[in-house]
Amino acid sequence: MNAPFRLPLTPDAASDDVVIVQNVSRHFGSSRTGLFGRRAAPVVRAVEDVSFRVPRGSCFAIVGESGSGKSSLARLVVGLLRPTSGEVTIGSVALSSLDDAGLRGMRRKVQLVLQDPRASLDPRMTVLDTLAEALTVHSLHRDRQARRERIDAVIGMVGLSQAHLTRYPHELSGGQRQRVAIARAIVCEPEILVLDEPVSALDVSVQAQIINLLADLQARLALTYIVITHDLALVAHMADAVGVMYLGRFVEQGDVGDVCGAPRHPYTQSLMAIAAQVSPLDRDRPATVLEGSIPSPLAIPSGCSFHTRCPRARALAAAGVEAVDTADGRLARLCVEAAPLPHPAPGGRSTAKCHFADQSLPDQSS
Ligand SMILES: Nc1ncnc2c1ncn2[C@@H]1O[C@H](COP(=O)(O)OP(=O)(O)OP(=O)(O)O)[C@@H](O)[C@H]1O
Repeated sequence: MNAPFRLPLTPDAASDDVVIVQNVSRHFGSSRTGLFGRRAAPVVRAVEDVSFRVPRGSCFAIVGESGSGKSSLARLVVGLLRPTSGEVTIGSVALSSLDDAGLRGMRRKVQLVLQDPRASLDPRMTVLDTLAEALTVHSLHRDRQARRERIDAVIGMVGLSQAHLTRYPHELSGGQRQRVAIARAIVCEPEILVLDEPVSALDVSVQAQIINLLADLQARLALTYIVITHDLALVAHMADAVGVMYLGRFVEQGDVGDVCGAPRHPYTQSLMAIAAQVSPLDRDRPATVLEGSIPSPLAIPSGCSFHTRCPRARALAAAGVEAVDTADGRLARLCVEAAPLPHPAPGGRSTAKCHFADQSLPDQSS
């Protein structure tokens, strides 16, 4: 019998980054030519040229609206999806170097927790069976007593009691089910948790409890987190760094204090304005600045993909800037030009892809 897979989770000597995502793209559908020379299917560019690094023990958040590609990126990080191009490295292991068995072994160290535990837990399995199955899949604690001891320890860590072990998912509250999903992830002693909308399916009153539990577990077990969310308030609360995703790309990324405190990209600024409006204390704020819905990834606008909804682009157009031919002819074209987003240096300032980030808008009063 083969020895269980061991992931050399030793980061390279130069850095303490345990997750490195380099220029990763993931396209769905096919650009192959089918019968009669027709394109077989349109290509969905779900993730496009995304790069980020997550230092050990920190929390990196990926934020964006529905359809921006967050879940696809989460699945790429845990190896459930293979990139169309680019590379994901966990510790010192490039996922492209692993076969399917290798990826399964790696997933012991990198666990995915999904948004809706009702969907992710098997309704026919008790909590005990669910946790025991996770250990069986990864060939851990084969001895019956050791297995039970591990399960008892973990169920306590997530704030449940032994009495919960004999229950089925439908006999638990939403918050308790999410605690079980978290227990199933940590029972295998992972080093990295990828949390895909970990609280968005829960009542507001329960959300804070789960967020506190996650913070407690992160400190206690020295875990590294990647949190996928559409909620900037959650980002500000949990994350050390953040990537803001729009139509498959990061439009801004950096330290969470920089990005949330002084967002530079108009999309991030719009998300922040919406987050502030959600607060009942801020009802008097001006109406939302983000209009319309996210375009289809089958028809991504050219240039800056956000320009069709961008309040800055609208303000510039209203001020007639589109018609202005500046000395170098650049101003009029900025919104429809794409430029690569540089990765922020460790501890560096936020980077944003908008050319107007630091530019004041033209004075419309004159
Ligand atoms: N297997 C697939 N085949 C084809 N298209 C897909 C597939 N998975 C995702 N997509 C498309 O990729 C785009 C990004 O989807 P994804 O689920 O990653 O976004 P998201 O930001 O997580 O959205 P949500 O919050 O609604 O889950 C969407 O347009 C989606 O329809």
